[in-house]
Amino acid sequence: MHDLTLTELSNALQQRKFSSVELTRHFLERIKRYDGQLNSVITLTEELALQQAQLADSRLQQGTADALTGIPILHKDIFCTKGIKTTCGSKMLDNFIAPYNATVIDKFESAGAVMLGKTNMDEFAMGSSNETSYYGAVKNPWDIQAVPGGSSGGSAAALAARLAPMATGTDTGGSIRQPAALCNLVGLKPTYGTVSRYGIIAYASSLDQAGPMTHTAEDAGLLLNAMAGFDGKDSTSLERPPEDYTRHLQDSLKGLRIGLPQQYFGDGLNADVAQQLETAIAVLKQLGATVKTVDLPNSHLSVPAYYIIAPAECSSNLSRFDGVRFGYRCENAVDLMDLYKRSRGEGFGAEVKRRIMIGTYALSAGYYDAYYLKAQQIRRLISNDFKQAFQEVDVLLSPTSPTPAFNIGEKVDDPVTMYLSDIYTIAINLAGIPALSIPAGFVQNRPIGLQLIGNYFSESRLLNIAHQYQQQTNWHQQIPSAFT
Ligand SMILES: NC(=O)C[C@H](N)C(=O)O
Repeated sequence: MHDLTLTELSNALQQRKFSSVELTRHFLERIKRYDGQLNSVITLTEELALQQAQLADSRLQQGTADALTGIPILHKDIFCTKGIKTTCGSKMLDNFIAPYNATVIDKFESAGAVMLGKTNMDEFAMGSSNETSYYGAVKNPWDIQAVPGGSSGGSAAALAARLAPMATGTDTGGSIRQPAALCNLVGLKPTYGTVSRYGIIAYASSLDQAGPMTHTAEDAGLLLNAMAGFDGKDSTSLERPPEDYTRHLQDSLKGLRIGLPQQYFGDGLNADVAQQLETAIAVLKQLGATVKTVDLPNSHLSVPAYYIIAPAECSSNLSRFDGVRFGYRCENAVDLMDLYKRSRGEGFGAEVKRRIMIGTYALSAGYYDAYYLKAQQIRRLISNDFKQAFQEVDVLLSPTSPTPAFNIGEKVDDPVTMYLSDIYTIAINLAGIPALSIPAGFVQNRPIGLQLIGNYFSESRLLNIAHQYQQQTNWHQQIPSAFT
């Protein structure tokens, strides 16, 4: 059951080949059997899952089932889940039971999906390796010496090991796409504002966006159908008519104009990754696409601009964790200042503290113009680069990450090197445009990803290209040998 696509699972459920309860038990058992090695799940919601599966089975019997009804899902532990621990990978929220559901959680519930549990992640989504979690590092099922990527590393590892057939992630600077690339998955970051941020613990609000993590582009389209849509409870949610993101999957790629940003293929890109991408580009050419080099002249500024804007926004967002209202509170505080200082000092991990300090500094009087304002101006230049490129080509193609998964511990003492893991993903968040990563082969037995970047609202076109590519390749069907 665990090697089927969502459409295959849905058909099997409709045809009563197995029930949702049986399917749910199968994945719960896999989690129990394998997650000791991976550490991908923080909270298992077994009882709730079986209740939801029973409900789904009655919907299937009554003929009121949707595409995802009865199919199990794992959610990144950044989504608030009513009555269920929601930690965001932090000691600060280790005791936090969310009093309400994120809109995304509600949407999956009404679609009839079955929640298996909540996945491990970098603390407050800050990281590219899932090593900053209070709950310990997540291991990559392709090689347990390797990181799964981050910050949605738990969702990625669980999905790659077939502990669930679908999962959610969030992406502020690459957190869906980079772990998808490192774990051989499809990961899609939609256009900013497509998926409601209501009930998603905020990191950098002008960049955060939730999206699907799956094995195939078709599956990602089905998930996005369930996740997307206007929500009055999120002021940045876009009011647009609903669309079926799978509607263009079968379209031909004849005449598709692909741009290769020259800055994304230069120094710093692992030579074997570059070579593997050449093979992928050849496949797309065979399907009728034409390829040309394009220029994104401000690319080198994206990491520095991001590491001002994201910490600035996080320093503001994370000021709500004060030991007073919810979350971790230090013991025996002598006065209010002591309560604030020690609750925050003891509740946050090192990477979160680093970013709060950078952000607070960048926003402080006298430095605002030099850092934050400047970074916002650069953000506009980066966005203009994409605008210009999309006048020449339909989509851009690049590596998702400069290297395959690195080893656990390899970069923890060097934050700047760690930040460079997202060098090809960050500019997309700064511009607010959509991008996805798809499996594109292996380098030294570790998976690599290919990133497709589109203009605003081009998700269905990106999924079309990814789907056509997946008809010609079988990278996405590989299962790591220890988890077959
Ligand atoms: N949250 C993300 O999208 C990951 C990025 N590496 C960050 O640490 O900010």
